[in-house]
Amino acid sequence: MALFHVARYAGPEAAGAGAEADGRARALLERLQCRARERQQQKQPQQQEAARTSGAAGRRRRRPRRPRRREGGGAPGSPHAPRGKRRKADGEDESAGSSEGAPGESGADAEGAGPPEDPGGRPPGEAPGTPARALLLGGCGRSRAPKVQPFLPSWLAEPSCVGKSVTEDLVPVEDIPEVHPDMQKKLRAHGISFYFPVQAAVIPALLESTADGFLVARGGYQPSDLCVSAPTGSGKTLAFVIPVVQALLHRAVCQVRALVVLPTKELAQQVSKVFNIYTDATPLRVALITGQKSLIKEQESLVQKTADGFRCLADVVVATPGRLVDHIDQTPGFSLQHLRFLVIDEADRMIDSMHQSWLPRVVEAAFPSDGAKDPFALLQRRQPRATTAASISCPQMPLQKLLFSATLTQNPEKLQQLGLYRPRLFSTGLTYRGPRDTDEDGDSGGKYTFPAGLSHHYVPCSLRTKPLAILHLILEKNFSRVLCFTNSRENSHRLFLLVQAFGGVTVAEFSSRCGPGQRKAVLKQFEQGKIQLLISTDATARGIDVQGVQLVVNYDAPQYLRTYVHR
Ligand SMILES: Nc1ncnc2c1ncn2[C@@H]1O[C@H](COP(=O)(O)OP(=O)(O)OP(=O)(O)O)[C@@H](O)[C@H]1O
Repeated sequence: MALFHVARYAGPEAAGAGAEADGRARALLERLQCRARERQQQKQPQQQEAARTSGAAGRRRRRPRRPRRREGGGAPGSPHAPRGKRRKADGEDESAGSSEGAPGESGADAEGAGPPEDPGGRPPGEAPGTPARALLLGGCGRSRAPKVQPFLPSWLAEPSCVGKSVTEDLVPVEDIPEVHPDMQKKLRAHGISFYFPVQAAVIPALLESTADGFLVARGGYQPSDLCVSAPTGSGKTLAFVIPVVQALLHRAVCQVRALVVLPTKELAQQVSKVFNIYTDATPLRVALITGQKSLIKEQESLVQKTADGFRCLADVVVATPGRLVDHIDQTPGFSLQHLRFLVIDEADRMIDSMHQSWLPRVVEAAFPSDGAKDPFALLQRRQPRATTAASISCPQMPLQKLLFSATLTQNPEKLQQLGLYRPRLFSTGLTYRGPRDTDEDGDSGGKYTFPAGLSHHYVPCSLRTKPLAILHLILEKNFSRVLCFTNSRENSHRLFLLVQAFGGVTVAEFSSRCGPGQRKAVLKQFEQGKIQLLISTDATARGIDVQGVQLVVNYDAPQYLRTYVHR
């Protein structure tokens, strides 16, 4: 029988409880030592003979042999055991553990030749009750665990690939007949005659799921949720604005049918602007709820109190997560029970903010609990489940989730939090290539793509000359619109003061030091070309679309590859 000693929780109780086992172990030890001494005596004459005949090698052998095990009280394989010997010691223990019939065979030499031991046969420093030769169980080994290769679900591993270039493979607007002629006209009126590749792939896919109207999905089936991973500037916003507006164009009653959630006020404002352009001259209304206005003002844009209850005033709501939850909690009559599209833009960052529990709140508000259901309602609302004949017998109003990001995580655990239904991924990036360039999510390089035409340069310089390098780029190289990123608002402010003191450059800072109004004004001036150098924290790194930026400077290197891509 093998002796086991689990190296965990070895406390006084263990010693007390193992009194009986201790007795047996001691008897065994004594037997072992006895045999070891006999063997030692047998070997001694042979060793003396060998020592006489060999030279330097013999000298080494004559040195007192170091105890092979438990120096300084460390058990073999334990962190206290000598480093180079640990693996060997483990191996010895394993063999001892498995050779029940000959306990003394493998370890007797060492026992006999070791330093003086106490009368109980224990090596010095070893706790009473610890069996002498025991197989150690529990995380003592230092061997590196083999790296587990990620196994991605097929929808993540095999995305529909789309081009990332905004100059090649463009599709003429008229080539996608699913888009309503009025929408096409509007697109042209805004200078868009060609769809970018991402739009050409995503718009028809989304419109297909609303081909039978937005209230009931095709054939009564729940439509797939869509995920889009494409570089910044690839036209993701229009990829969801056009199909959502077109799907809702002929709605009869105003209800919140589309909800777009974004991580920052600036992004939300930008997206609501695009919705306003494409809902202009339609009955559809767009509300922006980001906390820039007072809660009451925002409530007035969402619902109106009438004699028999409340009237909804918005078809499309563009929101930041915190403020959205405020309205779910505090705005009477604000209902998401008719929600058809939930758009999660900058999805990876929104997933990071899941701890705010905004998504469960939205889902809860969108799917009334069983008690609140009206059994006579024409359309039912139920969270998607397995599709059966019974499940599609009653028409369901689906809630379709649409995720957009420049750096969509490939971490299935994170994506699972979104509760996606049969998701479909459109991606401009490569599929998983191997464990390189791991970032904070465990995401790997190779899947992020940069906008076509972007070139990267590296300027080696000391910390002291960094500000001069920036000034050189503007004053000597004549870059007129430069976006410069730092890693903290303090760094932004310091650089801002320095450049301002130097003079000759119109400079502004953009960080949480500035209020929302100031930030808005600064962005506007930068867009208009009134500011040459905008020094910013990562507040502008995501999705802020400023035309005509000539140069993006990573003044402080970003911590993660993902941040670099967004900048
Ligand atoms: N088909 C098109 N033709 C011409 N310009 C377009 C087209 N689609 C979008 N644009 C313009 O390209 C710019 C970038 O588009 P958009 O903001 O939608 O990119 P994005 O992929 O959402 O980027 P981000 O991830 O930074 O939000 C915008 O100014 C938009 O007006």
